[in-house]
Parts: sequence; C-alpha cells; structure tokens
Amino acid sequence: MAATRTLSHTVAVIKINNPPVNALSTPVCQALIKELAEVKKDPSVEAIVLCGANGKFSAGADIREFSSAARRTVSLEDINAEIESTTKPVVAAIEGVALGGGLELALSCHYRVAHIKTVMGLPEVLIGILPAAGGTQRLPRLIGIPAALDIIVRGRHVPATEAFQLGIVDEVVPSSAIAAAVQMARKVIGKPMDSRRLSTNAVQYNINVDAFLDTALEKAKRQFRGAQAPLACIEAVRASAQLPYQRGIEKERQLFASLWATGQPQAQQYAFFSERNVGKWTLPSGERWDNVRPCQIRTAAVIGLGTMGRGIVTSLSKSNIPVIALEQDTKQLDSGKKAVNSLLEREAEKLKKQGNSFAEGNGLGSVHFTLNFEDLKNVDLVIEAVYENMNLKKDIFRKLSSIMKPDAFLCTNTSGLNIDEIASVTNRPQLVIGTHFFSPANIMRLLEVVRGRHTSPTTIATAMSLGKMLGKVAVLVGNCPLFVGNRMLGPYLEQANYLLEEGYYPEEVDQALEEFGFAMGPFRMMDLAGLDVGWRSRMEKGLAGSGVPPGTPARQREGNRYCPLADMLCELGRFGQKSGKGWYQYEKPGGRHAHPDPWVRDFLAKYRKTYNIKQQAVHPEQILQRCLYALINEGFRVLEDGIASGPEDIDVIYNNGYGWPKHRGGPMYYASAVGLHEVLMVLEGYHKANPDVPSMKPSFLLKKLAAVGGPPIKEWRTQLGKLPNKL
Ligand SMILES: CCCCCCCCCCCCCC(=O)CC(=O)SCCNC(=O)CCNC(=O)[C@H](O)C(C)(C)COP(=O)(O)OP(=O)(O)OC[C@H]1O[C@@H](n2cnc3c(N)ncnc32)[C@H](O)[C@@H]1OP(=O)(O)O
Ligand SMILES: NC(=O)C1=CN([C@@H]2O[C@H](COP(=O)(O)OP(=O)(O)OC[C@H]3O[C@@H](n4cnc5c(N)ncnc54)[C@H](O)[C@@H]3O)[C@@H](O)[C@H]2O)C=CC1
Repeated sequence: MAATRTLSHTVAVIKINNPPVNALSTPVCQALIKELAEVKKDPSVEAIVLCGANGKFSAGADIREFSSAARRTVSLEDINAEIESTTKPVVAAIEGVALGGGLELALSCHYRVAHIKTVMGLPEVLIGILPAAGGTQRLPRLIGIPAALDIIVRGRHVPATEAFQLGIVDEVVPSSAIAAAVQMARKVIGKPMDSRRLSTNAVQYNINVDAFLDTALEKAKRQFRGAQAPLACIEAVRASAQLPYQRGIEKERQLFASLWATGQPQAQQYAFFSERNVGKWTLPSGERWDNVRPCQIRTAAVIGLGTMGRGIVTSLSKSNIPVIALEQDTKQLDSGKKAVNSLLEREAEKLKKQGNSFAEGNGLGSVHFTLNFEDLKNVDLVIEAVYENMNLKKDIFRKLSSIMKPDAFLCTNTSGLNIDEIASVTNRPQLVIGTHFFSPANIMRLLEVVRGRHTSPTTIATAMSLGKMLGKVAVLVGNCPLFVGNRMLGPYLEQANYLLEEGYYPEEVDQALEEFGFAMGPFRMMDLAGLDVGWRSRMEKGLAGSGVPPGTPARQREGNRYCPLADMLCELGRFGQKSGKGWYQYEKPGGRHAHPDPWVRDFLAKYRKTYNIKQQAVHPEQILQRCLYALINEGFRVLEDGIASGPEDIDVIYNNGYGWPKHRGGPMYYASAVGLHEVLMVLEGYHKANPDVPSMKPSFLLKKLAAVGGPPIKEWRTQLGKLPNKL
C-alpha cells in the first residue's frame, strides 16, 4: 500500500508508505490523491494529518522515475495545490527526513510539526534540478528571500531546531511527531486558515531583491563553475518576489525544462546513484556487501599526526569513536595535538549550532595522545599515516603485528605503495587493508579502500562500513601502483606539463580546466599538494636526480618523452604553497593565494629556447582534450586491469576526491557523453603524431567499446564481465 489511512477521533491520519525513504513515486501520488479525495468528502473527518511510515516523512520525488519511460503522470504541485486549498486543516507530521518534494508537500499543509531529530531541505540542486513542486515559490513566502535562497541554492539539510527558528515548522517535539500533529490538528479545527495557505501570501522583504539576487547570481557563477541548477534556483526565487504565485509556478516549470535540456540533471543523478551503488561491493568469489558482516569498531588508533593523520583522528572522533593518536617524538606530538584540538573545537562548535548536545550521544570521541606503541595494543583498528616510505611503513607494521591484539585490523593510508608488500611483514595479512583518505581528511568525502591479495572479505566489509560511519563515500579498489585516482592523475599531469613546454603558461592551463568546472587546475593543485612529493617519488624511481643514468637526454626517459620542468623547480627549492613559490608565487611560505609569476614565464621562455622547442598552435579546446582524454584513457586501463569494478566507481572517486565537476557526472560518464568514438579519434591522432607518449595510446577497452558503437555507460559492465577482476 503506497499510502494508508486511519482515523483518530475526527482526525484522519494519511501515512505515506514506500520504503526505504517514502519517495513520492507515481503510485504514492495516486494513492495520496485518492485518500485526499475521500477524507475531503467524509463528514466524520474534521482535520487531516499527513505523515510517513517508518519514521521518515519523505525524501521527495522518486528520482529513478525521472529517467524511466513511464514518466510521472501526476504533478506533485497539483497535489500540493489540492492539499492547500482543502477547507479541512492539514497538519504535516515530519519525522526523519522531509527533503525535496517531501518538504514541498509539507509546505502545502497548513501546519507543520517536526520531531527534534528531523532534517529537512530542498536538495534538488545537488541532483541538477530545482524544487519544481512549488518549493521555490512557497519557501520564500514563508521565511523570506535570503533564508530561502540559502537553503535552496546550497541544498543543505536543515535540522529541526533551526527550521523552527526560521519558521519553517510550527512546533518541534522530542517524542512522536504524529501524536503531536494529531493534537495540533484538533486544536486548529474551525480556526481561520487563509494566512496558512502559503501560495496566497506575498513574499515579505525589506531589501533590494534584484540587487541581492544579482549579487547571489554572480557569486554562484564563480562558486559553481558551470553548474546550471544553482543559477536556475536563484531565478526561480526571483520569480517568487516578482510574480503572482501561479506565474511563479510557470516560471519554475520553465526553468526545470531548460535545466533538463542541458544534460546536467542526468549527469548528477547518475552521480547520485553511483555513490549509492559503490557501497554494494562484490568480490569475484561471491562475497558481497550483503553477505559479509563487518566487525564493530569501538576504538581506533592513528599513527602519524601530519597533514593526513590529524584529519583522520578528527574524522574518527567526529563519529564518536575514541582514538589513540601516536607520534614519533614530543615535538611532532605537540604540534599534532594542537592541530587536532583546534579541528575538534571547530567540530564541537558545529555540533552546538546544530543543537546537538554531547549528553545525547552526539558528541566527539575522546582522543588520547601518546608516544608509546604499547598504548595501542587493545584498539580494534589502527590507521598508519606516516611518511610515504616503504621501509618506514614496514617497520611500523612489523611493530604493530607484534603488539596489537590478534584480531585488530591494520590499515595504511599510503597513497600508492604496494599493500601486499606492507602486509607481508605482518602475522595477519588477511587483516591488512589500504584506507586511502584524501586531504583534508576530516572534510573530503572520498575513501579508497584498497584490497590486498590476502585481505579477507570481513576486513573489506569492516573498512567499507567504517567509511560509512565516518560519513565518507568508500570505494573498493584493487592494489596497483597509485591505486585508481592517483594513477589516472599521472597522464593528466603529464599532458599539463607538456602544454607548458609547447607554449602555454600554468595559469592558462589551469583556467581552461577550472572553466570546465574543476575545483582547481593541475598547477594550482600540484602547488597545494607540494611539488616535492612527486619529485621524491621520481627520484626513487631513478627518473630524476642523481639516479638518472649519465648521458640521458633531459627530455627523455627510457626512450619516451619526459618533462623535467617540475624537477627543475624543486631543485630551486620551489615546492609550491609550502615554500611560497612553485608554479605560482604566494604572499609567503604557506600562503594560499596563487599569483602568476613573471619568473616562471621567463624560466619557461629560456627552457623552450634551450631545447629549441617550437611553440605549437594549441587551441584552448585542445588543452581540455589532451588533459582529460589522457585521464580517461588511463581510466579505461584501470577497468581493463580489473582495479575498479566499474566506470561508476571511477566517477565516484573523481567526483568526491579530485574536484571533478559533479554536473559532468565523472570522467567516464563524460567520455560516454562526448562519445567514445570521438575520444578514441583524438587519442589516436595524438598518439600517431607522438608515439613517444605511451600514456596516450588508446586503451584496448576504449577501442573495444567504440567498436561496438560506444554503448551507454550502464552497458559497459557487460563488456567488462569478460575482463580480469583484481578486487
Ligand atoms: C522536461 C523533462 C522532464 C523530465 C521528467 C522529470 C519529471 C519531473 C517531475 C518534477 C517534480 C519535481 C519535484 C521535486 O521537487 C523533485 C524532488 O523531490 S527530487 C528529490 C529530492 N530529494 C533528494 O534529493 C533526496 C535524496 N536522498 C538522500 O539525500 C538520501 O538518500 C537520504 C538522506 C534520504 C537518506 O540517506 P541514507 O540513509 O544515507 O540512505 P541512502 O542515501 O543510501 O538511500 C537509501 C535508498 O533510498 C534511495 N533513495 C533515496 N532518495 C531517493 C529518492 N528521492 N528517490 C528514489 N530513491 C531514493 C537510495 O537510492 C537508496 O536506494 P539504493 O537502492 O540503495 O540506491
Ligand atoms: N598529504 C596528502 O595529501 C596525502 C597523503 N597521503 C599519504 O598519507 C601518509 C602521510 O602523509 P602526510 O600526512 O602528508 O605526511 P606528513 O609528512 O604530513 O606526516 C607524516 C607524520 O608521520 C610522523 N611519523 C613519521 N615516522 C613516524 C613513526 N615512526 N611513528 C610515528 N609517527 C611517525 C611524522 O612525524 C609526521 O608527523 C603518506 O603515506 C602519504 O602518501 C594520502 C593521501 C593524501
């Protein structure tokens, strides 16, 4: 039953019932229409309560229906208009979530009562659309333009206590919202209802709305770099102030249709479901997310409190897991402690703002700082985050192996070292796994979970479940140098460097990729991460520094093209932000504002002259093609090697860990949208002209998929089924 009805004295309680989140699917809407019609004409009913089954009001329209053939035949706004015009008072009893169409439904009710733990909001912008069931017209009429705009454009979840302060709900209760709503319904029977019908109210404001919204529009253009939904949301809110309600609704519909035509909603909805699907991991042996039970992690430890360790400690503590934090000496321990405490203070502030008190069990897990490995022996799981050095990591794992209780999980945050080699020094390789966090680890949502050859399914299940507990999107990947995300970054950065040799400047390459929608172009990103990180790794591999065989041409390694520019900067002490100079210059070491550096321009000009490199006429469009197709080609190789289980996994990694613009779905989705044949043609052309750049040689899988006509991304797995799987 999509909706059920019971009667409490003269109050009819209509309950939406569509597990797991009571999405407003077509059958639910049809059931609502039927129930409403019946209670309206039933003389024994004097008031109505609308609620959701299983402690959830509703997560909004059924997103799966958007792209299905059987498109919605019932308009949610028509239902809302029907509810609002009812002469019997309707009270929404909001529990759990009221999101998107769910909140829009509640806004059409005459009163709203919420349970204190509820979150509500209009998150449509996050799936590329705008609230199109009256939300952009009713919410500003209820709480004014600035507050409504903030909620609609950011798509944020508003806790019940804040919703009460803003006036979105009339009452917040600590117990059953349904019981409280029934009580309220009884109280309001016979009371005048005109002012409770939001569509009949005018938007109240004492600001210059146009100027305010123009500023918001400019800010959103900069902040969301190419995403259209936030801009459409602002225009819809503008309509609420300028137009009568019905014309505002027409504008809302028009804006929805134009957004749909951009292709961005489809990309973002693909990203939404991909994020959920990656949690459903499956191993070739048949073990899966739903048949392997994770172990409970009650306590954890983190080794190394540098850039990553401090964020990981904060993330664990935020999830109420007590942590032991270990460093190598007092100086590092003190500095780590200071950093962690300051991050935790900020988290405590946030919790306070959300109205959560520690007494309710929503607090932060305790953190104990130590230099003593013995203190770790009883924790359930330890995450190592020391320098990226195999010998050091092996020393640590040897020690852990002898100290920790036998069933403790041993995780490494390495960004690309061999998990099997690390596991080989322990007495429990089945409990060793890679948990690759992204910087800053307390904020970034991505967690690459790296399976070693001996890692057990229980260890995988536990690491994946830990990721979820920490509020991260955990993606299971196989063990290969640099795993998935960083491995794909290699050819992308290589092309960015070649573009500098060929005549571009760092700021021009960055600008092209930032206009595409990346949070940061490749050179700003390298400066932020530290140029020395890659330099050290190239020196270890004998590609840079004294390990390069004498007589090797500066721009060649093992017969292939090589760009030594980054090594040259490092030799001059230009490590990026940390040293105040890198591809850009900064106001001071540690400064964050990148300014184009005339020194770099001069340096590049001399370099090109020294090596007699002819400046090629590279069209700006080619900046994108070369960098992005290089990355995508490596993505196909990752799939070919069985390191990721599908293109969705790669896209989730890029959307959540590398600042890929979500409105473009992810690199593999982007490739399918551009057309695999087109990507292949560009790669083939480049590789033919540059056979000394092997990363641009089109991958076997790309060629195979292009040869069968470039099927839609959801069909790629059929082809992948025949490839090896290293998960
Ligand atoms: C001109 C051309 C037109 C084209 C046709 C289009 C028709 C358009 C009609 C327009 C009407 C517009 C009305 C409107 O305002 C639009 C909306 O309401 S859009 C929906 C807005 N809501 C959301 O974005 C909420 C999304 N969900 C979440 O944020 C989380 O799922 C939630 C916080 C609710 C719960 O989180 P959590 O507990 O972590 O669980 P999961 O995220 O894993 O979800 C569990 C399960 O539920 C599925 N699911 C969640 N929300 C929805 C949903 N709204 N519709 C369908 N399914 C949903 C989710 O996928 C999980 O299922 P899996 O099977 O595991 O994937
Ligand atoms: N910095 C980044 O953006 C990312 C780094 N990583 C990986 O995370 C790990 C840590 O990297 P960062 O935090 O950047 O390094 P970092 O240099 O900032 O910190 C490393 C910390 O480990 C401590 N340490 C070294 N030896 C130790 C020992 N024997 N016992 C206890 N502590 C010890 C150091 O004192 C230092 O505080 C590396 O494996 C790195 O590859 C992974 C993802 C992103």
